[in-house]
Amino acid sequence: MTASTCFATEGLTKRFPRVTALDALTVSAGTGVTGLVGANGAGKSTLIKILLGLAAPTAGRASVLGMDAITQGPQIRRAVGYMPEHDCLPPDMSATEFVVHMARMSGLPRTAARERAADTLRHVGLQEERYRPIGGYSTGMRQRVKLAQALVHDPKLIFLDEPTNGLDPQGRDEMLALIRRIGTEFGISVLVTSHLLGELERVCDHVIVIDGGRLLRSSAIREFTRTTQAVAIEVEDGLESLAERLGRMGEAVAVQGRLLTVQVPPDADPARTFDAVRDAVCDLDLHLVRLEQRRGRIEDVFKENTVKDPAPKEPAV
Ligand SMILES: Nc1ncnc2c1ncn2[C@@H]1O[C@H](COP(=O)(O)OP(=O)(O)OP(=O)(O)O)[C@@H](O)[C@H]1O
Repeated sequence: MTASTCFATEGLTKRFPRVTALDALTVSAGTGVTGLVGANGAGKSTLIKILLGLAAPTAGRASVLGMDAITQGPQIRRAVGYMPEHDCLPPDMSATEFVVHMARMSGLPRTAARERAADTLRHVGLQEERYRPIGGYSTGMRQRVKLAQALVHDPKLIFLDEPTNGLDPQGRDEMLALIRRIGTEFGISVLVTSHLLGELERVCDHVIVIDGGRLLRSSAIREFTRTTQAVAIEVEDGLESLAERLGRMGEAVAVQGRLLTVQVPPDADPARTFDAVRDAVCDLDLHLVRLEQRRGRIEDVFKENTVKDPAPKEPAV
């Protein structure tokens, strides 16, 4: 582990009676904004709870900012902010009262707590409504209050569990922009989870993908897009014969409706793939409608994995 490591796990396992939520997970993340991506039930919230010292692992180790998650939970929670996934706000309190209370709970004196709460609520974009009871807030406003209470004690690192949940597209964009600002302008490292894969590539420096409690991939965002480059092709007729020809030439092809995609191998020059496609289209005398380079998206990691999975078994009758 280096000085810039925000958290690290080694063989981290969490078994519940009926399910293994984390399965020998070994992963680490540095400073900046890290995305933790996985479908519902992948183990994201369980990982966060273990990192905060709120749940004990069945096996393995975890550390946060150099502190041991099993024995130093209280110290970790002092240095780390946590925005939980589910609604946990008192409906009868105003945002100001609640965030001041959370600041006081973290040890700030009364005046400092008031000032910090006012600053934090302004940063997350809550204006006059902060004096009204939370019970009347929209989902977007409630998410902002949850974010403010995670930030109010001036943490070095924050864990945001599904912060865009329940938001409309505009609310989601605003929340993502806010997360990016927290990571850049405020200099606070962020671990943010989402099951909506596409949205994280806009704000993260690094992405960790887990599935069924296991690590699928962990890499810098530029690595994700670089290694999943593809060339998309549309022809008037003859898509199948083009796919077959390119396949025989050793290209990794996939047909999606009227579109044919050819994966550019990692570290290869896309120009070589373009040439191969051009030659095949000429040889087959096809009419080319579209030929374009596509940068891969995080979703592709899941698609790749799905392809490798065996077909589901027929249920027993
Ligand atoms: N306290 C618990 N008791 C039993 N099973 C649990 C408990 N907490 C989580 N699980 C199970 O562990 C698995 C991982 O859950 P977890 O909440 O970590 O997933 P997640 O990736 O955060 O998904 P979601 O966003 O849907 O919560 C799921 O199958 C879940 O049902």
